[in-house]
Amino acid sequence: MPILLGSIADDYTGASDLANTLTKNGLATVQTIGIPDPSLALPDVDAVVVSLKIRSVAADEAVDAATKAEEWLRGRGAGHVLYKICSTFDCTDQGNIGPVTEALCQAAGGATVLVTPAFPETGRTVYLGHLFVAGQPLNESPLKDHPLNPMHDANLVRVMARQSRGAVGLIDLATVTAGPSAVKARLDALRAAGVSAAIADAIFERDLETLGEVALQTPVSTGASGLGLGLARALARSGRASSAGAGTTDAMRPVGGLAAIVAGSCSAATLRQLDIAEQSMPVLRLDPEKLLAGSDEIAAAISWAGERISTGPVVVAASASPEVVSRLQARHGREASGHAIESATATIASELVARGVRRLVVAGGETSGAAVDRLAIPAFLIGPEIAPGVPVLRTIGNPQGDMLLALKSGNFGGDDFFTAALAMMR
Ligand SMILES: Nc1ncnc2c1ncn2[C@@H]1O[C@H](COP(=O)(O)OP(=O)(O)OP(=O)(O)O)[C@@H](O)[C@H]1O
Ligand SMILES: O=C(O)[C@@H](O)C(=O)CO
Repeated sequence: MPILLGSIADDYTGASDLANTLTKNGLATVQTIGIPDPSLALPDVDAVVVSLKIRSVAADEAVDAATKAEEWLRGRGAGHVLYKICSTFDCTDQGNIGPVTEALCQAAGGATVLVTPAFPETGRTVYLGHLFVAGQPLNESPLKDHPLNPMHDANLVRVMARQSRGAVGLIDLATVTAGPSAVKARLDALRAAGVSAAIADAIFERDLETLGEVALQTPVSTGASGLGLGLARALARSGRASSAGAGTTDAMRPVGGLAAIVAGSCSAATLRQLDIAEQSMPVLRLDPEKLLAGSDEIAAAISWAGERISTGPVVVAASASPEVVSRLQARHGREASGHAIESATATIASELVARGVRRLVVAGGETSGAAVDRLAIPAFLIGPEIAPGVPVLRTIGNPQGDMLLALKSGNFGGDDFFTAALAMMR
């Protein structure tokens, strides 16, 4: 069956967030890790989300991977491809939102690309091109302290222009409120003026429904789960979607086995969730300096977890406050420390799976990417939602056998997320 909607996600947690939104809004969806091997049996679905790990790599590498994924999705019938970015517009002045958006648009024959990270359900809104995170301008939100891509400008037209070759325009709220025809007319006018991408305002889900309907008439869009909601609802309204939420029942079958949580996210939400988890389960706080010094800290963590895990879930966390992260980065460099810690947490996750863990929660996009890659999991069915943006995932074709995972975006989930997740993963 040809797919209706294709998506390329720039990280794995973002991919599961989008897959959750598409499922909830009527599209049977599967999440793949990269372009799947032709031998992998995937269920018949309306939408495929190809997860890539390209948010923080060099722009040319990101463009190359995304272009190949676009080609694969078009080959499976996708009429529209959504480039799934973070709802907090995580990027640097070098990319990768601008370069990838322009490359995907070019591959699809042009047209001005509609871009919006709005995701009202998690407090991300865009007004006059400015992104607000839970009511705070992006540059005043906790994203100003992100370990890999600190965000210092809330004006997305400016942020996107700094990393794009073409001009970047705005579709303001007044136009969005006027409905799909007004948005389409504005997009056409921007195209005639040679503008390659347009940041669209959106405050409420109804704005995203308008934007989704218009985006569907174009080959490519760029956005977060909010735009996914708009696209999914437009497809469902058109009567073309097969069946709402297919896969969820299968995804809920219990897997048993041991349970663990591995955290590498340093977001304010994850730090709060770790403090709360400490009240009900053993939590090991890794020493980042020791992690960078060699493998002893990893071995000690595995042995600590091994002694406790048969009696209940354990948490292993590299996560630290912005001050601790800054000190480490000042000594070892931002990328080097990030990568070394991702590699360490991936090793810990895979060693825990080797010791019988079958229910695994990972906090942080880059951290999840490294762990899922290390486990060589090829794809996921989408299960029930734990918190907005975070579903239970069930592995497809996993060399370790069936597992349930939750890949938590750094800023998502309530304070009790970890216990809530494990309660739903049986
Ligand atoms: N103590 C620490 N000091 C410095 N860097 C750290 C530390 N702990 C984790 N890191 C690194 O910080 C980065 C966190 O990024 P990650 O994407 O995993 O989380 P996040 O940004 O909160 O999540 P998301 O991308 O889903 O919003 C990773 O590269 C991780 O290795
Ligand atoms: O859009 C979001 O905020 C998340 O899905 C994400 O991409 C965080 O990594």
